Amino acid sequence: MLRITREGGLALWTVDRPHRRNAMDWATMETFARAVEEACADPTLRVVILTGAEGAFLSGADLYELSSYRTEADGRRLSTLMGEALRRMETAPWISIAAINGPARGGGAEVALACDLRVMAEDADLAFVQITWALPPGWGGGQRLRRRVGLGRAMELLLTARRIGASEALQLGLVERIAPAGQALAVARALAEEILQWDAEAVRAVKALLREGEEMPYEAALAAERERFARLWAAPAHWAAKARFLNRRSM
Ligand SMILES: CC[C@H](C(=O)O)C(=O)SCCNC(=O)CCNC(=O)[C@H](O)C(C)(C)COP(=O)(O)OP(=O)(O)OC[C@H]1O[C@@H](n2cnc3c(N)ncnc32)[C@H](O)[C@@H]1OP(=O)(O)O
Repeated sequence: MLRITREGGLALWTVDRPHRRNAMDWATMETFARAVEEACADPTLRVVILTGAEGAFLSGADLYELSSYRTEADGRRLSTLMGEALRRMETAPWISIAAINGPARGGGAEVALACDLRVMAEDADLAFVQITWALPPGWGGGQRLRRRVGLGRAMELLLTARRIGASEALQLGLVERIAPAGQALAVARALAEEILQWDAEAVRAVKALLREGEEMPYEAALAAERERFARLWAAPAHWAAKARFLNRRSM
């Protein structure tokens, strides 16, 4: 069950399976993948906050449901469905914010890493527990972790499955903001408002240049950034902002 609510340019996506600490069953994964695609076709959507119901973030895949899907093809379906949906979210024109309001385990930790930004409650924790199930990460969390914390730390976190508390997550660069217990969603909303105040095209350009730059050689990424700057330099929103400053004394 994925509950979606909309408030202007902001959408709130809540995985609502508290009886399973918000583990994702097939239906929830398919709904999530569809929601990502539909959101990418909605030019009015600017920020998506993703969270879990009732004090847990996401507990990964639903271990009960998946216990009857044992073939390699089932594993490929599981890794492909969510792996591709998370990659689509990374390249989406809207900003994704994970409000980590409780335990994020396994695939749940991978979903958090695939978001553009993360707000973590001080009493929440992350754990990449796949190894405890005799598995590597399946939803892209290994590559995202390595890029974010480096090879050695990624290896340590994946091979120990240890819990990462909020202060360590912030120190490792795994999350961008810490919230008081019970306030992850409120702090994520405040972060969303900080982003929504800016010109939509400029926000999209910042995400695009940072995301595409991850896949480019340095010189090409610098050139792409310069091009995006040049295009928005001529945009009306830029000159309207400048006019407000230049004419502020006469306003
Ligand atoms: C690529 C996906 C990846 C993979 O397939 O490799 C995965 O994500 S596999 C799943 C990885 N997730 C886990 O291993 C997390 C397991 N759960 C826990 O560690 C805890 O439940 C925790 C920390 C999330 C919450 O602990 P708490 O003490 O608050 O609650 P309980 O443990 O009592 O759980 C309550 C209730 O929820 C059920 N539950 C929790 N997680 C899952 C899950 N992933 N799938 C199915 N069900 C889950 C738990 O079994 C309890 O229900 P009950 O009916 O009492 O069994």
